[in-house]
Amino acid sequence: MTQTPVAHPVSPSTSTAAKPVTVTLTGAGGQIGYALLFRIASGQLLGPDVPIRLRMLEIPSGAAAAAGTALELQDCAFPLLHSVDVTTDLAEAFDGTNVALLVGSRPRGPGMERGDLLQANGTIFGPQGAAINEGAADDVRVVVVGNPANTNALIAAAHAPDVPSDRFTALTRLDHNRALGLLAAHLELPVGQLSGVTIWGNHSATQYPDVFHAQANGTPITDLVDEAWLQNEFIPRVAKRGAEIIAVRGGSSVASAANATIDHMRQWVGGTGSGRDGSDRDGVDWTSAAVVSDGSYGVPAGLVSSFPVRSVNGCWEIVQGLAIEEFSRVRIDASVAELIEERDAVRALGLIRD
Ligand SMILES: NC(=O)C1=CN([C@@H]2O[C@H](COP(=O)(O)OP(=O)(O)OC[C@H]3O[C@@H](n4cnc5c(N)ncnc54)[C@H](O)[C@@H]3O)[C@@H](O)[C@H]2O)C=CC1
Ligand SMILES: O=C([O-])CC(=O)C(=O)O
Repeated sequence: MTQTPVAHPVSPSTSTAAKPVTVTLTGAGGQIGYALLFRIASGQLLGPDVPIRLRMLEIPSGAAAAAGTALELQDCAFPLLHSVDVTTDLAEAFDGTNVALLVGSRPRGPGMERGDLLQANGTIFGPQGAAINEGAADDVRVVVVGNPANTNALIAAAHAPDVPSDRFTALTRLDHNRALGLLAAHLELPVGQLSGVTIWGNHSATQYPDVFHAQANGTPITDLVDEAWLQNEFIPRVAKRGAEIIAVRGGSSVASAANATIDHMRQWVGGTGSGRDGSDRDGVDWTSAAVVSDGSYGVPAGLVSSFPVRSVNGCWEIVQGLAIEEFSRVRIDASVAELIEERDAVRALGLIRD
């Protein structure tokens, strides 16, 4: 792999003396990368007092786009942006990384399922996991966005034996936000009045958006919607929203994916009380993230599956004790069965060992 370091010391003296946090973004020359970078550099990821050292990893064909974006970042004169490096070298990209956003990979097109990307994208995440294992900071936190995100996170974690597995996650926050948005529109209520929604399982069409513990201003959602709407409209629409966006927009979700990535990492670092709207809605609620299962809710340990989670002291904790009725059980099990199939497929491809 060729190395193309492009260092841009953007702001020689930042507005604060705090130590910079190193954020590595893969796929930095791509669409989601472009939607993420300016938000990261402006402080929306880690807050208004945290200087950022940005590392942008690309493959050679994407390096020029990333380098151009680095010039634009310089032109924004963000006070928090300590430095920007564009590289195609894995070791350089992950050296000292505190926050790793693994976006770089091929998106699906019309007619494809995310699982169709397993072979094409799976090979990316083993070497990246190994580079994180080798060089990242002790407090590294990783979110995989590139699809199929759950199984790519499994592959990355499997190549990082010295990094605690709970530092590897995959993004299902976009599905969570979609569920909130669609529910709010159906109930004609502001999103801020909803709580207790969960995405279970895989970031795929088998995912299960669960509203059986959800409330609108304290009223159970199940009192406000009928089962036919849930079964025939809400659940499939959330689960297939990615395909809907591809069909309508002509390409996969970009800004909403970047937004969800920011939500996921900001709350992982800062706690689920740090709601986007400044309220503590998320502190009395939970969100969804795909984390390495500890066996909770019958999901086999080791799979990277979406759960209801809260971030407490910088760690995702799976919300325990929720009653799971038969309607939910069969749907969770179906999505988990797909995760098992994907795990077995990447084992067969030699991307992880038994
Ligand atoms: N988990 C989620 O909720 C979502 C996931 N996605 C996924 O995010 C991924 C990226 O999507 P876009 O930014 O729209 O795609 P894009 O094609 O615009 O950008 C991808 C970038 O990744 C780069 N890349 C490819 N292999 C790489 C590697 N080994 N190392 C570093 N960079 C590499 C490419 O050169 C390209 O610049 C896709 O897999 C897509 O399916 C998209 C939306 C939501
Ligand atoms: O659907 C896709 O391929 C992109 C994606 O993951 C999403 O929008 O949820």
